[in-house]
Amino acid sequence: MVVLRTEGLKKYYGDVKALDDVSVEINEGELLAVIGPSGSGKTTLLRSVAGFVQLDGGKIYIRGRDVTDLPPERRNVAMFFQNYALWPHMTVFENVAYGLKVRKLSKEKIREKVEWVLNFLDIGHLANRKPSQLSGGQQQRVALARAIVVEPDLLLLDEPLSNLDAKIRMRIRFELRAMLKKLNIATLYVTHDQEEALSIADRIAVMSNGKILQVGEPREIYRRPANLFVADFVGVNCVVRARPEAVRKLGIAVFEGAEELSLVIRAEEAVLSRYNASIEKAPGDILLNGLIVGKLYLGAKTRYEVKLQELEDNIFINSEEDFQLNEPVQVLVKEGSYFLYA
Ligand SMILES: Nc1ncnc2c1ncn2[C@@H]1O[C@H](COP(=O)(O)OP(=O)(O)OP(=O)(O)O)[C@@H](O)[C@H]1O
Repeated sequence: MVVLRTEGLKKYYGDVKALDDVSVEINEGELLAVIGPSGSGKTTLLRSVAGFVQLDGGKIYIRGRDVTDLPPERRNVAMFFQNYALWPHMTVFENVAYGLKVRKLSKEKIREKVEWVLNFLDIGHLANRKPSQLSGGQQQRVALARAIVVEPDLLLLDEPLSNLDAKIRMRIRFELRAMLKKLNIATLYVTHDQEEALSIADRIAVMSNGKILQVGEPREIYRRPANLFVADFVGVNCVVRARPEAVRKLGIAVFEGAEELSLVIRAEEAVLSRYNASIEKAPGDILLNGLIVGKLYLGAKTRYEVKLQELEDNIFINSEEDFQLNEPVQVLVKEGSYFLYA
């Protein structure tokens, strides 16, 4: 069952096309992450679905119902913001109950629903605390409880983990995914963090300049990027300009007619070794020769800048091994870890 379908959404701010013909679908229980650089239109898409944006074109359907012209409160979607905006003077219970009170449910019904959702999210014991007495992760759960207690058709999350520190962010990523899966709720998840999207989403939509450039499962987005932008945006990469003759010499087939090509190398997967090391190169792999021209100590690894013999730009690769400046090296890039675009 398709929960959300947008058809050709358009939103212009003067010359800026914040949404340029955006069509996406989210199925029952599915988590779709929208990623893209700052200003690509992610928040505008989310706010449009919520009903806060006056569109210049397109349609929005929720469970088959055309909601394009309906106000936010009649769409049955719940939104969960960057800063959870819990009411500081209310207890956890009151924060979560608020949306049900507005809907004029009976006292008993409200108690029943709030207790269920708090227990479901393992925060029943915090019901009488104020937000200031909670950790960041607990506050996040309360905000999530508040969003889902009204049983929305669709959950909209805008950078929900952005104000947590890196360590707990990683742990909460897993928890959040587990909770959303348990709830089996269709979710639109906006983040600028591609690694977060890869780890949390069922499918990812990559946006740039108001357009969706590719939609696919995380593995597909990472392994079969549809174009140069997606290849470069996802993962840790080096983009190297190269003339077709140079690329042919590496053993890669090149389409006719191209003058200059861009080779995207997944730097996180490339392997650096000494120039005389014997390397097993499978068909489809590329082996580059280079010289270490820069070195940055990062603790467990060192980041090396390598000037390549075969290609025009330098590349940056991390390695656990110790190489010296001006040392000749080889770089092995496995098939599937590089992409070529005209
Ligand atoms: N109210 C507005 N008035 C004018 N321009 C706007 C408005 N809201 C958004 N824009 C523009 O629309 C484009 C898309 O903005 P949007 O906030 O959707 O991007 P984003 O991908 O969510 O970015 P970020 O990751 O920085 O939040 C940007 O160029 C932005 O400057």
